[in-house]
Amino acid sequence: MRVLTAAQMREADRITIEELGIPSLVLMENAGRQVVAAIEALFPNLESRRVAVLAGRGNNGGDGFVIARTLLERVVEVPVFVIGSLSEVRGDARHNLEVLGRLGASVVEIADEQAWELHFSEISQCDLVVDAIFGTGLRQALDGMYPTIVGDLNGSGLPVVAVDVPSGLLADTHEVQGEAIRAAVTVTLAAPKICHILPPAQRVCGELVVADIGIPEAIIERLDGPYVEVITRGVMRSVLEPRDPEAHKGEFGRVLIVAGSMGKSGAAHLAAMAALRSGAGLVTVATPRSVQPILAAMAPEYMTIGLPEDADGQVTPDAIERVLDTASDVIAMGPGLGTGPGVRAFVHGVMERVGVPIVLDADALNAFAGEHARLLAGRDGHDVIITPHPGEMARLLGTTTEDVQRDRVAAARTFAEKHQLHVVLKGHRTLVAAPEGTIAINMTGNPGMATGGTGDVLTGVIAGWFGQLLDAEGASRLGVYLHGHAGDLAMADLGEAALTASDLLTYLGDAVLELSAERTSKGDDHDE
Ligand SMILES: NC(=O)C1=CN([C@@H]2O[C@H](COP(=O)(O)OP(=O)(O)OC[C@H]3O[C@@H](n4cnc5c(N)ncnc54)[C@H](O)[C@@H]3O)[C@@H](O)[C@H]2O)[C@@H](O)CC1
Ligand SMILES: [K+]
Repeated sequence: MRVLTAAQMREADRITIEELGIPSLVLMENAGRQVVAAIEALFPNLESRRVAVLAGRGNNGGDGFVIARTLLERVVEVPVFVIGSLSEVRGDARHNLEVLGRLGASVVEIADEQAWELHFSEISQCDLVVDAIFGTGLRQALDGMYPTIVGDLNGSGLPVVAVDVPSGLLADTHEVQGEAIRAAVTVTLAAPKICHILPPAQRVCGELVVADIGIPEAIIERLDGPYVEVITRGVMRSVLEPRDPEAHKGEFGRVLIVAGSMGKSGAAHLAAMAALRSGAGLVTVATPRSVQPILAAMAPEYMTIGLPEDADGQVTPDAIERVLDTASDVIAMGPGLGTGPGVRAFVHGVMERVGVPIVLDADALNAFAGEHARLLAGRDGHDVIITPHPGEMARLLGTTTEDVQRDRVAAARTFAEKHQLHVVLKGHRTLVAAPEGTIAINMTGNPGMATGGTGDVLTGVIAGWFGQLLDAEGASRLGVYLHGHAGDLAMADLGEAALTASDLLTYLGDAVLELSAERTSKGDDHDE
């Protein structure tokens, strides 16, 4: 499901209106009626309720006037307030304001703070408030009387249904600058925007409903510019289905895991088992010689290779040849490798000559921190996927974790485009950035997964699918989706605190079965 910017939304509106010929009034009518449909679904026995509609002076307000008219048809008391001066209402909004007038509806103008204070008590007697003050047209943080209005509404305890965007949020950013409506429900039009998907803004949107107002999906899919999309179950099902049964699954399933060091054998084990549980045909773990017998004892399913090591039990550059000579379709390198100087030289050496697609994680990424980052580049035919957590991303970018977290989309997209590789930026709502700048946002997973080893599992899951699909973007998105989904299934049984990385291995199968199952009941809201 595409996530649009305000500009892309306006462009989709424009194409629909000017090229396709659906009048903007029809879009506004659809918008208003879809919001009412959502209200009726979420707030029963509407007929006995009083619903206050607060309308701004732009088209968001226009939606509000349509909503008021539609609610009036359901014999609901609907006091309408224009927030701003009536004279400034223009165009489609003006048209719908005049229609309301002809129906005899009372519209009260609230042009300043005094008027607000005067009418707020009447509004607070209502059961529900429709926020149609600002939508995607908001250009900067609220000022003037608006912060007071938003603050009073947020403090009133009244449920608010936000039209398109909770007023005060800027559609294109996940940040909350100044006061913003805390909505019980946000009914956004045609497609979600960044503010609905990424925290902290996402947290004030309440339940998100994406309303179809008549803008064809094809128009949205065709908008230019690197796009952002939500990883949905529907899209993941298509990735999972064998496009051509003979062409993959098993033929390319040889995964080489280069991981582990003295005291960190578990990371290698978790990555290897995750690859096996993701359908990899053959998994080999290449690990320092003194760690090899320990790993060999941990599981019969994968093979092991002992690598030249230093006194600390970490790989050295002498191990490069051994890794490059081992047949594999995909390599996953990094979990538990350690951070000694020999490790960095080893990682650089492998990267310079590797001939197969590679997933880099953890210590393999730390080897490229700062000035070494320029060595990290994808080459045609040898896709590179990196799976940094915010701290590792910061080291690769030569910046701070706070900077990365302040604008995760920019951090992931910048590095992916500059180094022509795939970035899986982990964290709440993990992002998957492709070299051409597209961003996919994952909605599965939970805080219980912030526990040791879950990153090693993700590396193995991505490598396991990568070896079968040989499509870096598909494997990254599917891996992140299934990893989080397994975590959600595990949490449902075990709770957040008890959840361990090994539990993810146990639930990966269920996650795949659930994904490939035909859904009978309505799925989660990111279903399609
Ligand atoms: N264009 C279309 O065909 C459709 C638009 N729709 C609605 O139109 C909305 C966008 O409408 P508009 O672009 O008119 O803008 P809004 O209605 O979101 O904002 C109203 C006006 O507030 C002013 N404004 C911006 N920032 C401000 C600030 N910080 N303080 C005070 N005033 C500020 C701007 O002049 C803006 O025009 C969407 O969110 C959606 O609700 C829907 O009806 C669907 C169809
Ligand atoms: K709004």
